[in-house]
Order: sequence, then structure tokens, then C-alpha cells
Amino acid sequence: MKIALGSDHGGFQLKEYIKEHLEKRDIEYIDYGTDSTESVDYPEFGQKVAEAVKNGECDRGIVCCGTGIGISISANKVPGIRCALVSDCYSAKMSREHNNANVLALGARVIGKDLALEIVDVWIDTEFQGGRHERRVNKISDIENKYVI
Ligand SMILES: O=C[C@H](O)[C@H](O)[C@H](O)COP(=O)(O)O
Repeated sequence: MKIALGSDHGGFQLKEYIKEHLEKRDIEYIDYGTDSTESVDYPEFGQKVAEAVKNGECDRGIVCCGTGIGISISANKVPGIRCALVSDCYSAKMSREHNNANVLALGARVIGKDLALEIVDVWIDTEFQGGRHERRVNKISDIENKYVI
């Protein structure tokens, strides 16, 4: 599995921790920035990660900003992206099993490093359950298709 990573300045340090963690787990990643704590705008990085997942360059994505809100909203603007903003392990698991989330968003100013890394592990290791959930996820795509030009 290859993971696309992205953050703004608020999520930069957490992204660095996630990189270290993925390396320990021998999981490949591509870092789409940002590269420092210098102030930047989160939509750019949400879009880069979402597009990397959308075009198949990466299998899934993880994005971080201060709250996780702005970058998740941005990622979700790319058709085909289901970005889940998560602050607990149960939601991380459900976002995969039920919603087939292909991007995870974390708020670096909301949760601590240890919890964030636990969430990352659960999210990476959980598969989509399909079945009734597939029907619902398809209905999300239907909404999207209504507005894609
Ligand atoms: O949803 C947006 C994120 O939390 C940003 O990381 C945050 O708005 C950045 O704020 P500031 O420019 O004050 O560091």
C-alpha cells in the first residue's frame, strides 16, 4: 500500500511523526508537503493528496491541519474522494468498514501524537466491509455525479 501525505503548517509536525511511523511499519508513502512550519494554505495540500489518490498514484491518503477541518473539506471537493475527519479509533475503523474512506484527516491541534498514530494504524489496517455499505457509498457517488460537469 502506498499512502499520500499532506499537511499545512499546523499539521506539519504530525505529518513528520506519521512518516516516521510508516517507515517503521515498512509502508511506502509520498509526501506532498508542506515542508516546514511556515504558514501556508491548506487547500493546496488537501487537493494534492486527493488528486494523488484519485489518479491512482497512491492507494490512500492522510492529511493533517490544525483541526483537520479545512484540509478534509478541501480533499472532499475532488470527485471520488471520501475523506473522513477522525479523532478516535472507533470512527477510524468505521470510516473504513462502513464508508470506505480513502483519505484520513487528522487535527494536529486537537489530538496528541500517540492517539493520532493509533488512529493511523487502525485506519490503515481496516478493510471496507461492502454489502449494504457498498450501496450507500454508491449513493454518495450518485450525488457527486449529479454535480460533476
Ligand atoms: O481548518 C484549518 C486548519 O485548522 C488550519 O490549520 C488553521 O486554520 C491554520 O490557522 P493559522 O493560520 O492560525 O495557523
